[in-house]
Amino acid sequence: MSLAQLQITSFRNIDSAQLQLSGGLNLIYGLNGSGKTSLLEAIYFLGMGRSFRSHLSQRVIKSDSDQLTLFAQLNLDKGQAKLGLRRHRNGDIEVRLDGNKLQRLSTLAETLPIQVITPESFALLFEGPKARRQFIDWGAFHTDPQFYLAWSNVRRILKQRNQLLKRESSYQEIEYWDRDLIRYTEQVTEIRNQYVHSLNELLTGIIEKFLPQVEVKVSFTRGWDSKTTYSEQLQSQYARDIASGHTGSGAHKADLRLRVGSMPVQDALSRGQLKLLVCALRIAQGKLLKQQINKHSVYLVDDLPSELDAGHRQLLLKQLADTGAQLFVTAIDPAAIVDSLHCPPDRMFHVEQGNVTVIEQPLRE
Ligand SMILES: Nc1ncnc2c1ncn2[C@@H]1O[C@H](COP(=O)(O)OP(=O)(O)OP(=O)(O)O)[C@@H](O)[C@H]1O
Repeated sequence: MSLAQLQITSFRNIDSAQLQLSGGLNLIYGLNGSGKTSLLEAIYFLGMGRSFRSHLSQRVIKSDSDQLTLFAQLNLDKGQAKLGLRRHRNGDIEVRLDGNKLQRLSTLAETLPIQVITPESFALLFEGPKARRQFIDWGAFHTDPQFYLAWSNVRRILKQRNQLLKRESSYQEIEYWDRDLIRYTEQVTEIRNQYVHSLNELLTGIIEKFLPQVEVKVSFTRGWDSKTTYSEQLQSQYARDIASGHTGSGAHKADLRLRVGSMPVQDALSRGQLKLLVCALRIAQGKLLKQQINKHSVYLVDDLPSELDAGHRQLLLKQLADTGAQLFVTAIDPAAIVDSLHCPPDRMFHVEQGNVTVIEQPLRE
């Protein structure tokens, strides 16, 4: 899967841009505030229907415009496709794949699997479990067609259950909902567990390359006591759930634990090392997707040089290139990337005040 052509209209500071893209490495460079991240964000928005840096989608619409439009010509495994998205300031969103209106944004995500690596990405390891659950669920969603429905059901039933808890309903009333909750929770947990297991096999090899002196252990915690069935857990925590007004354990509390020895990675590794670890996680996901369903991800890598020395930059670029995926990499100084490559980038774009131009002659002798 790759984008062959991209058209951007009224997105952040980009008024209008039309780009012919390479299926390999696309290097995007320009000064601070020129619009490099906005370009990556536009690709992400097209693939996910939302931004990776703001949860307020209207913020990405160019300030003097009422709507944004994104369009891409895609190279899919089964042939070419046209993907278009229009988002109005009033919240309306319209997405078309080959002219057909898409009813669900999940279909969009399915079409365009995207991995994002930004200077903030290592927050994945610092923030609460939500980001790490989303990380697992990215893979579970793309590799198992049952996952989306099962997880949607868990969330729907939890909402209903929590309302009953707030009304201090009897255990008998709640138990009625618990039957389905247990069934879907077990399904979600099994898929997640399987996914983390498969990911771990690939991840070990990649981490060894990035952090050869460090042994990182990655494990999945399902969200309730490891020695108890979910049914027993729900029964035993009923009084606590009533007191708090919400369900205290379950698939919504699952997490990915990353440790060096007995220490959480965030206490054991430097910022640069944490960044490399997050890159290893993302690269492993992309590789696994290719292995499991023969689909390439698109990698959006913002400000790659920051906090990485030349050797690690080179290693990261090589690992990214080895995935065979389409890459979009931004940098302020293109030489920082070009010097780390064995051959010139496949395509280079210069961004200046929202104007994107292709550089015909890559900066290499
Ligand atoms: N909705 C909007 N309408 C118009 N301009 C916007 C909007 N949102 C952000 N901008 C502007 O777009 C510009 C581009 O920002 P962007 O983050 O893409 O730059 P960048 O090249 O990635 O910079 P840096 O190297 O500093 O990360 C900024 O100057 C910002 O003020």
